[in-house]
Amino acid sequence: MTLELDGVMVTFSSGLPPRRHVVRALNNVSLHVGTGETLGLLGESGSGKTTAGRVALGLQRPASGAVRFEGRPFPKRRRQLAGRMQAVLQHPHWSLNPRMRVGQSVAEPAVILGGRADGVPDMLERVGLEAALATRYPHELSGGQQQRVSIARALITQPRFIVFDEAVSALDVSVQAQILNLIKDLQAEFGFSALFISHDLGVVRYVADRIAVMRGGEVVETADTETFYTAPTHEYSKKLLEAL
Ligand SMILES: Nc1ncnc2c1ncn2[C@@H]1O[C@H](COP(=O)(O)OP(=O)(O)OP(=O)(O)O)[C@@H](O)[C@H]1O
Repeated sequence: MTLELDGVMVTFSSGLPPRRHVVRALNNVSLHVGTGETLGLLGESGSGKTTAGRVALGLQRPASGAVRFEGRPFPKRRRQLAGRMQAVLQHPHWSLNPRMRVGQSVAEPAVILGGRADGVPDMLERVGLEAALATRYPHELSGGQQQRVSIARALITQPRFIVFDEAVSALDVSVQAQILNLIKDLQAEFGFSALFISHDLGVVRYVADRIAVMRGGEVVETADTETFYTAPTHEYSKKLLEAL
């Protein structure tokens, strides 16, 4: 088992006095991601998907509940996990420094960990880019190419777990399909486990082995992908699928 959330609660206080109120972003959320598996996390905007992803990465501490990575609670210093977990976000410019050449951006996570940059040309080719692009800047690349660079940057430390948070949502449909295929190929090659967050039912169906559906901070249904799309049990899941 790569990652487990067990009865996780997260609350935020929001707004200014006197309208200050507590938002329960996650309410008793339990999820698991098996080794080499992709769990698709579905739900509408505000349902708590990103918060669940941040908890899974150790970036958000739950108010209560347990989180285990490879069977153990997070170490006190999250740095000890550095490189073993990575994230690919919706907009490549959230992770790529516009003033850094592509090669440097890909190398950076490995270099920070005391590693070397010599794997960069190979990694660029594995994500379907010419190694010569290493000397370019992000703005010289298309959106799809930029997202390939973000994926190379995530993979350079050979993580065991990757959170993809709306990683193809900003791309054209034809480019989406290419990036989804790339993610599947890379997963077969590198064997990482993945949490694939998306509001898009079609996209999740394509990459996920299992599905979890969130609504209002709770997981309302988990099922194998095939079962979910052919015979969902929860009323809310049925409504989502009808809308599709
Ligand atoms: N840092 C924060 N401070 C206050 N409220 C927050 C914070 N982060 C999230 N929330 C609230 O928690 C709830 C869940 O948000 P979250 O971003 O996890 O949902 P989501 O499903 O990822 O939605 P989206 O797809 O729009 O990002 C929302 O009501 C949101 O407003």
